[in-house]
Amino acid sequence: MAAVPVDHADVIVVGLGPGGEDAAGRLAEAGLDVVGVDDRLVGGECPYYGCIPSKIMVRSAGLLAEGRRIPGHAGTAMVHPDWRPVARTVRSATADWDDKAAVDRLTGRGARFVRGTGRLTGRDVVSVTDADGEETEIRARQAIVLATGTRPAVPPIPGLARTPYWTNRDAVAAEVAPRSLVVLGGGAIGLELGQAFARFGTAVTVVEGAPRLLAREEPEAHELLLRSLTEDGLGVHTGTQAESVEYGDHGFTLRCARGDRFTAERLLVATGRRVDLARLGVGAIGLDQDAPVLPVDERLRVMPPDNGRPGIWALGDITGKGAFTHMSMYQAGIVVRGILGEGGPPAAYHAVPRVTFTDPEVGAVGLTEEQARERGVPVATGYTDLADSSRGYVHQVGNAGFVKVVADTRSGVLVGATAAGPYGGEILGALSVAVHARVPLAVLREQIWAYPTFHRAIGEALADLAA
Ligand SMILES: Cc1cc2nc3c(=O)[nH]c(=O)nc-3n(C[C@H](O)[C@H](O)[C@H](O)COP(=O)(O)OP(=O)(O)OC[C@H]3O[C@@H](n4cnc5c(N)ncnc54)[C@H](O)[C@@H]3O)c2cc1C
Ligand SMILES: NC(=O)c1ccc[n+]([C@@H]2O[C@H](COP(=O)([O-])OP(=O)(O)OC[C@H]3O[C@@H](n4cnc5c(N)ncnc54)[C@H](O)[C@@H]3O)[C@@H](O)[C@H]2O)c1
Repeated sequence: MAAVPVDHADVIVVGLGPGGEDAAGRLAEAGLDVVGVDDRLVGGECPYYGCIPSKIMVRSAGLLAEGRRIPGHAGTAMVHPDWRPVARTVRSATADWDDKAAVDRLTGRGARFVRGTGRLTGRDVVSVTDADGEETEIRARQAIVLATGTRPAVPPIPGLARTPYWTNRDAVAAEVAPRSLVVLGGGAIGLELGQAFARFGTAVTVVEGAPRLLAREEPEAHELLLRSLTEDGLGVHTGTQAESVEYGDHGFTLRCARGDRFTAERLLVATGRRVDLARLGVGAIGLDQDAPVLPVDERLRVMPPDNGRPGIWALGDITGKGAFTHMSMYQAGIVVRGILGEGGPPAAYHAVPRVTFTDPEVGAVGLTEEQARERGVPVATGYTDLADSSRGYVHQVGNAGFVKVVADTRSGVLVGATAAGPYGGEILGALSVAVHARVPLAVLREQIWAYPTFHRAIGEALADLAA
């Protein structure tokens, strides 16, 4: 048997999603010999199957929705949806799911790239298997960074595995909008993609097992989205458990508890994500390969450097601190500083922002009211409807939304906030600063909020807090 070729590097980065690619590039620019390993596309889920294609779809769908809002406000408009330009833009943005430009970007920063599946086989060794089954062993002198992200989690619903169901990876590559679509899961993926397809004429039904849409966000966000999505023509069923799936000549049939039955041409499974630690071989370093996330310390270390043995770091979705591109990039910065021995502050997660790009957008930061109460925070909340603001009044159609702030009355700062509505994700910026920098409520209340903006509603929510 031929010996397995052995390579060496200062740093091995396994998984080149947004954070892994950034970490590899920055470490290479700092002069280290870095090998980046990815079995699919350099750039990861976000540019090819996630953020970028989905937001292209959301933007196009938003144009249609605005066009449909013209009657009664600005004249007449005939809106004829056409999916072809959407598919074209997605294909162009992903370069037809080709990562040549990304590989060039990475190697241009000085890193080496190996395409293949990386698996830890020891404390300082990554074994890489390429598409032909050829194996190479890479030994790390200084560090290993694990950044292998997540893949769609598919629930064990009887019949489902045998069907040609879609995940986000199929949905963003759609060449035509299906006639009908059942979306399993009312989280960010299901709602963004479901609403986008509905605006292109697809009959969309959302089936969510939990009692609320966006179950981890404020209940007011669920109420708002339920109204808005229903107005858009989506059927929304919360608290509904799927019991079986069938597929045949007439498409998919989803049978649920209580006798509900939904049929559609396509079925999108958007029920969360899972890590694959067994495939990454974490058992070889004594870790639980069935764990839901890879445990890290506040400097993103899985194992610190020890007695000349390299340290192992992790970043991104795999760490379970928030499955967002901005989280992966934030953590990459801490990992790079750690490997370069530059110190700096440890990771802090008290002000994690997230935006669901539905219409209305739901932007949130920090804790919800319920999460704050569960942690024993003495809570006060302030709330205001955007429709009641001057900007809401002039905006008229499509003005639904709210700002909700969650304050810690003991320390006198905001610990969480939600900005939902038109540009909810942009309004969130000011609230993110307030929660991140723990700006005293007394200072926030002195702030002048420009008139008539949507973000001026933050002042109203703060006033309600005091009431
Ligand atoms: C439809 C959708 C929309 C989204 N929209 C947004 C959004 O608007 N904003 C936002 O912030 N986030 C969004 N996200 C989430 C975002 O895409 C992820 O949080 C982000 O991509 C995670 O980055 P990561 O660095 O953890 O790794 P990933 O992007 O998951 O990349 C991991 C890489 O590792 C590779 N890999 C895995 N295992 C191995 C292995 N053993 N060996 C070698 N390579 C391996 C994979 O092929 C992949 O290229 C969205 C996700 C989806 C699915
Ligand atoms: N705009 C953004 O930032 C954005 C957009 C899309 C995705 N993401 C990231 O990707 C992650 C994954 O998105 P997602 O929407 O798949 O996951 P999610 O966890 O946000 O939502 C999944 C939903 O599916 C439901 N569910 C699970 N099993 C079910 C079942 N058997 N039947 C019915 N419902 C079921 C859950 O209750 C949950 O509400 C998100 O949590 C987020 O971190 C971010």
